[in-house]
Amino acid sequence: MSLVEAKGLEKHYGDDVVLERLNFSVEPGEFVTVVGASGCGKTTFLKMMLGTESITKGQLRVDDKPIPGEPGPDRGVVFQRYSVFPHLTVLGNTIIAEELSRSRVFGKLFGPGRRKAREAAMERLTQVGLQHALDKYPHELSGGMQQRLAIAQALMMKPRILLLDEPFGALDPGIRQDMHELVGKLWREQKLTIFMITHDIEEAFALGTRVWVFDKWRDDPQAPQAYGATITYDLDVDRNREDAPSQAKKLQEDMHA
Ligand SMILES: Nc1ncnc2c1ncn2[C@@H]1O[C@H](COP(=O)(O)OP(=O)(O)OP(=O)(O)O)[C@@H](O)[C@H]1O
Repeated sequence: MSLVEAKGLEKHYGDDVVLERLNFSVEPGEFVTVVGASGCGKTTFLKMMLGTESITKGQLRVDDKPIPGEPGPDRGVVFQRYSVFPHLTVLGNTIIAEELSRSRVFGKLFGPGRRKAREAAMERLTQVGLQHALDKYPHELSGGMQQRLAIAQALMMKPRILLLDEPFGALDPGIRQDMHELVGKLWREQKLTIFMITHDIEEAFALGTRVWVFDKWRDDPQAPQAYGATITYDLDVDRNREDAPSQAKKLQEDMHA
């Protein structure tokens, strides 16, 4: 059975059709990268996966059940700009991710619960390479370290699905390479299913086992809002890994044609 499935999925904002005719099945362990022009609906799609954006039409199912209309522990998310608490340390920020979701009433864990959360946080921070920065505050971290922290937070609840919205967009190329290695390692070790938006087609092919292009498949110049984007390319990179660079180049040319 597929892990995530969409049938005739659409998103409208009022009369503005942003996404239409989204049909796909994603199996556990796939790494889907999403590219497409600015404003074509990539983040909107990710938010529907997260449960913070409603579905206008069609179906979006996880494990053959409608996706819950709110974020849950099965889906972690990392955005381009890090979203951590500035007044908490690296360790505090990671523990609170667990506290907030496990202790909704008090927002705080006590005794053994807190000890367990601390151990889990240490494990996650070690996995993302932040074990030496536990007492630092976010403003003392580099951009790459901030994204490592955001990834550690997202992984605290052991999600099966990780949603990444241009997580490396603001980082220098050298740091991006380190982050690629980190995400690749976490994906393999934790057997995650990942959906990642990127503006960088080479990054999409380097990381993804499957590359999606979002684009409008029809357009009415008189009514530009009447039609939305859909998946116009669905490329399997896994079986053709050695072809990835040439596939990336070809797609880049097609998209700019
Ligand atoms: N809450 C909202 N209300 C109305 N329109 C919205 C809302 N959120 C997004 N939109 C519109 O939906 C369209 C798609 O936005 P979205 O952010 O999903 O695009 P994107 O492909 O992620 O863009 P980018 O690559 O620039 O981040 C845009 O036209 C945007 O203005």
